Amino acid sequence: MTHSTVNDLSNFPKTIAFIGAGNMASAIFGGLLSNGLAPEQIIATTKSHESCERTRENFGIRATTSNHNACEAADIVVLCVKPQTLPEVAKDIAPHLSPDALVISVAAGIDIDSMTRWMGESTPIVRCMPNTPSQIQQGACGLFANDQCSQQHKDDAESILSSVGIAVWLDNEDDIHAVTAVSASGPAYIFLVLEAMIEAGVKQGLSQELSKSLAIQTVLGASALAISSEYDPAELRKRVTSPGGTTEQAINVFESKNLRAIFSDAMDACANRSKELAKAASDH
Ligand SMILES: NC(=O)C1=CN([C@@H]2O[C@H](COP(=O)(O)OP(=O)(O)OC[C@H]3O[C@@H](n4cnc5c(N)ncnc54)[C@H](O)[C@@H]3O)[C@@H](O)[C@H]2O)C=CC1
Ligand SMILES: O=C(O)[C@@H]1CCC=N1
Repeated sequence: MTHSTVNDLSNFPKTIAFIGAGNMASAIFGGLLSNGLAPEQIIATTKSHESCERTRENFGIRATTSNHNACEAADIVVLCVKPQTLPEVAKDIAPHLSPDALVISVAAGIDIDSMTRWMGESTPIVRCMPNTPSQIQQGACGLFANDQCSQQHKDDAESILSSVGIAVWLDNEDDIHAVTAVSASGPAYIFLVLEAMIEAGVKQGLSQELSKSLAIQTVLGASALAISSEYDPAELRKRVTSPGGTTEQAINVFESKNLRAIFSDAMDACANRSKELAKAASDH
């Protein structure tokens, strides 16, 4: 397993088309722009002229409703539509990909076998699983390349994804299901924890505003400490938890209500859904 982070894209010499300009696409191209990629090197496709206009206004990038034109102009095509829409979109764009174009897919569940069936056996494809903190260069992404990818294709995919966070190459494509459960869907779990902490703080008597800023800063601070510390999270937790003190009481409640089992069940359900999406795609 290797992972890397690269920051400066001001000399990245390729044009990138994003097919679909929703939450995940805009998180990635927002991050790329912040890292110096020129707006004219990004083309996003949307379904309506209104959303094209909005995308141009919000990001300054090129936008079109034509997936064909975007693919024809691009060295790299990033597929950012919903998994259920991907079969149709992939088959439709296949004849319009530039020779040697790299296709990167962010779609949950959809495996490389299905994508090569839709776009052709010789298509270089990197399947990846990013997350929305990419928007502020704090993403975490797993990557897997098919055998048609050259070293240059892999380097390009890594340049893009590592410019918006950490990018980790996976040895097995199937590990993407677990990556989805940990880091792609993970931000939603933390937002749920934040919602719960804020609500509980308000119940204790704090204003919504104060509870919110304390809770958010606490998650940020705990993450930053965990990432910079020589100690693992269990040890850091112990260092907050004084014997006979206050934290211990809270941790006892979490453990007795089986928080670990809840996370395990939730993440199993997430990974299982990713596998189901793969199965559904194999029918197309
Ligand atoms: N949102 C997230 O946190 C993550 C999402 N993903 C994957 O990213 C992909 C996109 O998800 P989101 O951005 O959340 O969804 P979204 O619904 O925000 O974006 C999808 C966009 O595709 C557009 N679209 C639909 N059909 C199209 C077509 N034929 N041509 C061009 N555009 C079309 C839609 O109008 C929409 O704007 C999914 O496959 C998902 O599995 C992966 C990791 C994390
Ligand atoms: O919920 C989803 O299906 C997408 C994929 C991972 C995060 N969001």
